[in-house]
Amino acid sequence: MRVLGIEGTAWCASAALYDAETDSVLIESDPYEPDSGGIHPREAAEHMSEAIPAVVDRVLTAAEEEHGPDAVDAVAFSRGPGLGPCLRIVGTAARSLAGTLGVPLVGVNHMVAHLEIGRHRSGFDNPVCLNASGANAHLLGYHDGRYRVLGETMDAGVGNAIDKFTRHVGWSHPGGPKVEAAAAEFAAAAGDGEGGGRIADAALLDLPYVVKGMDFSFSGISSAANDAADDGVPVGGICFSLQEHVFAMLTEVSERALSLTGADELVLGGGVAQNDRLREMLATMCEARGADFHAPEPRFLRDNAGMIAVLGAKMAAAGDTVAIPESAVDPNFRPDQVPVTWRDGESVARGRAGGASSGAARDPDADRRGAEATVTVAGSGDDRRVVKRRVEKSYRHPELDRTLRRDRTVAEARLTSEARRAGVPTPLVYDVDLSNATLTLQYVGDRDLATALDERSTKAVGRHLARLHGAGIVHGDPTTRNVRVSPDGVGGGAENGETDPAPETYLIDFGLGYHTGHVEDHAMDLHVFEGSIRATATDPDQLIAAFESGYEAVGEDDVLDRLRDVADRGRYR
Ligand SMILES: C[C@@H](O)[C@H](NC(=O)OP(=O)(O)OC[C@H]1O[C@@H](n2cnc3c(N)ncnc32)[C@H](O)[C@@H]1O)C(=O)O
Ligand SMILES: Nc1ncnc2c1ncn2[C@@H]1O[C@H](COP(=O)(O)OP(=O)(O)OP(=O)(O)O)[C@@H](O)[C@H]1O
Ligand SMILES: [Fe+2]
Repeated sequence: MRVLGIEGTAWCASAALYDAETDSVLIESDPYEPDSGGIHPREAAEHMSEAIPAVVDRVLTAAEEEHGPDAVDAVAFSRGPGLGPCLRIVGTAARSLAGTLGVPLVGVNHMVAHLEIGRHRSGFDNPVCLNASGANAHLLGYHDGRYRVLGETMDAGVGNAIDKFTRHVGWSHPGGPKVEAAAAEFAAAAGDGEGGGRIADAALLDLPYVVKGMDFSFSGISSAANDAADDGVPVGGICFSLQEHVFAMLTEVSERALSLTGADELVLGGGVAQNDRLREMLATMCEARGADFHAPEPRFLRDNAGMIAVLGAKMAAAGDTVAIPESAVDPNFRPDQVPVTWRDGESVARGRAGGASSGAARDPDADRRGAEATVTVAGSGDDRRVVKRRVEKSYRHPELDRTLRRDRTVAEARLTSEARRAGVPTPLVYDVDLSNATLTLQYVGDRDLATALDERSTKAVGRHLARLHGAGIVHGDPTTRNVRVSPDGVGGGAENGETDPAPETYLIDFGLGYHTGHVEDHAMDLHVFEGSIRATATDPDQLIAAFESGYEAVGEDDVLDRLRDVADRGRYR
């Protein structure tokens, strides 16, 4: 099968021919380069209307020269997300070409294409995917017929966050490659100057580092970088620190996603993935965990029609084509809206895909390794305790590493105890060793909630979070792995008139917690918990309903109202 793909969601007018038999991809692209500022939607659309017919013509001519008049078996196009005016031009071109050639039309989700090209090129079975592109940043994992959003930016896409800074200092679009060059030059000048400096020797500015579970935010760091430039801090140093922080955030959430899903493969996609430092950090992180990492070659990372044609061919082979009247574009097309038709019948991750099944048969006292820490169990009976050490992460700058490990150890010790005083079941804190970023905690529960999801436990978590929020604390990372349960217990849950013995349910791992009375922060906690259920449970709705009813019984209604806003906020623009 040969598929002609068309891409034009924002800046890159591109056409490609994918030949499934030889696995070869011909790509012809024509980028839009704004004279000043960022991408102007109207100018971008004007560019598309001129450039799309030209690139399509080049690819079609080459295809027909080689394969004759029946060279193309299907036409695939980017249906969204992207800029509406650009998408409409691409849609019209694709429909008319499919009509002229008399071949089926395939509507491709651009973000899923960024992911699938990595899976295709790596040959990985069931990877977690980090999409690091201009307008987006998210982690996707396949579960049960859909790509689930495991984590995502709460505001700007990663490329846009970087470009915002370069616009501020007057550099032309796109800013990402210029920041990369300036950061590399800054690092090379550090140290003893012989043979170039090392990352560790280059001075790091203190910039906001915001991760919440597997979600993250860039708005604070963009503004802080702009302020630093206004204050006269040399731009090279800002570029270096901007990269070190932003990419460490992406690497950390990727590691958390690997840990939560039990996957051992990571693929990277999107324009920002062309950055060597980002790829280096992800490769280092994966190597340390024994996971495989793959980033496709640059022509498949930045926006391109090759990835559209490759996914288009898989969809067409699965019969997943679209009738012309139903082929409208969708500027807010989310990756989790796409029914994944082309992976039917594949072996799904041999029991690894769902956190719900991973580790069920694990020796409860074996050493564990979370995303951040190693946990060793010591003692026996009521005296059982865990020693939790936040280990060095060699992918990040040593100064950032030290700060994060220390601050989180302090926060965890403090908030675990404060939560307990507020009536939330948590482990007792026996010892804090800041110089080794190590805590000694009471051993609680029999297993992680992730391995034993049930409604009574999620309801108890709802009550616990409501009580925690009532005390002005957010957990920051309330996933099903950070809840411990004793399924046969009789305490903890029998509250509010309920007489049923309910599982004992404890919250652990408060390292990302902090004090706040803001409804938004409280709602974010609920969003993170629900996300971790959706990422791993086959049938999440009942579990989530029970969780919300638990929260409602104890907490404030406005937090649940805000949760709807948080969940509905379309971030794919
Ligand atoms: C919806 C779609 O239109 C959008 N496309 C998009 O954002 O183009 P993409 O090619 O994936 O990414 C462009 C971004 O990638 C950044 N970029 C390119 N090279 C870079 C580098 N070496 N280092 C850092 N960023 C880089 C650019 O600064 C720009 O922000 C998307 O995928 O979000
Ligand atoms: N107090 C405790 N009692 C019993 N088990 C615990 C306790 N603390 C941690 N564990 C076990 O160790 C695992 C990892 O601990 P924790 O979540 O605190 O570390 P982490 O590295 O921050 O993990 P992640 O970032 O993946 O959430 C937990 O999922 C749990 O199984
Ligand atoms: Fe893209």
